[in-house]
Amino acid sequence: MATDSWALAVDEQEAAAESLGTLQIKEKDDKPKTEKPSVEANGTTKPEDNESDKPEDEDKEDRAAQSLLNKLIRSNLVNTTNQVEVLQRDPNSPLYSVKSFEELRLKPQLLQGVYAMGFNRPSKIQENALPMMLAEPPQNLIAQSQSGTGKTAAFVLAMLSHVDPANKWPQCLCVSPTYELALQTGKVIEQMGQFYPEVKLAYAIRGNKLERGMKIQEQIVIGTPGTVLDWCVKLKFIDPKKIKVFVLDEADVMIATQGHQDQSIRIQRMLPKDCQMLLFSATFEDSVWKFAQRIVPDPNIIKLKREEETLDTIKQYYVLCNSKEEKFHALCNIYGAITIAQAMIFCHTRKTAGWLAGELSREGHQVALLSGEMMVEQRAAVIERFREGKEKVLVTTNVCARGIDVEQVSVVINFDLPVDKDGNPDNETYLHRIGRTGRFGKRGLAINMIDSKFSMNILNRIQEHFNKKIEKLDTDDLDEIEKIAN
Ligand SMILES: Nc1ncnc2c1ncn2[C@@H]1O[C@H](COP(=O)(O)OP(=O)(O)OP(=O)(O)O)[C@@H](O)[C@H]1O
Repeated sequence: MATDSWALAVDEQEAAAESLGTLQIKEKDDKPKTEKPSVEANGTTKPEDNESDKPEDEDKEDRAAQSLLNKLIRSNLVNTTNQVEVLQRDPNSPLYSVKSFEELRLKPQLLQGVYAMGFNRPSKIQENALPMMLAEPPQNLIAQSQSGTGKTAAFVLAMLSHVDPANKWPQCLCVSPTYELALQTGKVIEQMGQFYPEVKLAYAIRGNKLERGMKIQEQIVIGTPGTVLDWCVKLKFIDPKKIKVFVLDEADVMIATQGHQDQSIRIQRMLPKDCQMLLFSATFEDSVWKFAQRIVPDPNIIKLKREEETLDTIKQYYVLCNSKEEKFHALCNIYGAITIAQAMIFCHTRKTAGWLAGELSREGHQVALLSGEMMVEQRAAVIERFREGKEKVLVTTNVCARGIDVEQVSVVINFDLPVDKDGNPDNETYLHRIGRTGRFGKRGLAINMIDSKFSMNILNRIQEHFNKKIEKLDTDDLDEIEKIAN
């Protein structure tokens, strides 16, 4: 086996690397700082600069981009079989939960909006969150559940229910971490409020310039913390004392930026004491919890655990090679021996991913390439095409390891094993790439390519961590490969 120390080199590059994901989100608004590589219709990209051999783990850190990607590719509600945990501020008050939207006694225009969106009944988190948010007197809420479980729809419905359209001033304020995420939430407000045209929405986002001295008449304002703060303090477009509902969305993404955290707290401090405070987050680390408590006094708390992924139904193998060319050769042998409907192949760097996608195309495969230099919208389009089966192989770096459930993918190949920036096995990413939730409990096949002592060591540590044996596979023996497909 080769004993090259690519991992070390990769670590050094990573230490020096700027967060590519963050750069992308900014590029759209702040004018591109670099030329974009050309992306063809099928998402195949030719890497054109030496950025491409940097590891792409840092993209994983870009939670705003990941969150936006999730929203763009989501086709419907994520169902979970887990139970909602509810912690009431006043344990003596009865705990209401609803099984239908009718029970909520919504304004007819809003019920019409809900049904027009195709919602038949409340999602799990909505069953508990909606009665709390719509209660009189208003109750504060901290809610945590994974992306796609219906949080946005819930607080949008609460905001629309609480405004008085006769009053021509902002009454609900919603802050989102980025421009794009604010726009996405705005779209939901517009859709759900489509039969309630008296209620108007304003966007407090960069580039939305209003004349000094004017007052906003729209009842709902959605924006990013910096601009919302400016509109309240410097420009006085909004009178914060008249706000009845304050929503802080994507708290976990928000706190990734220190400035946002401070701005959010400053906004919150200006609101009246009886303003309803609502905070939503997909995850709930300690830091999110601390922040949430500063934003939401006397909260009710609702938590919904995410569905656990497991390796139980997955057959795992490893293949020994000496170089990336040998890994590619092994891959061709696997493709020659078994029928693979759709596969995802993970590489550590863009450069390897670009190279591999090119080689596979030359072999006649229909390949899509997904990597960090693409705009989030481009990534979403590539994933959509792959889901529709237009391409059979998706070569990717870590950027899409999370958030995409492509049920028909039966084979996952780790062309490079996932390692964190310290060169340790990234077990969590391994599980996300390969694991399946109970719902998609179909059998799957995972093949790990090993090309150095370093990667063999990583593999051993992954085996130990999950306490699951990863079998050796000889890809020069076609009979042996055929057996793994059965
Ligand atoms: N009660 C419902 N019935 C059917 N579909 C729903 C319901 N509530 C929400 N949805 C849909 O499910 C998807 C996810 O909902 P939503 O965006 O509100 O989730 P979320 O938890 O806020 O996720 P994220 O934070 O990523 O936006 C959306 O497409 C939304 O339109």
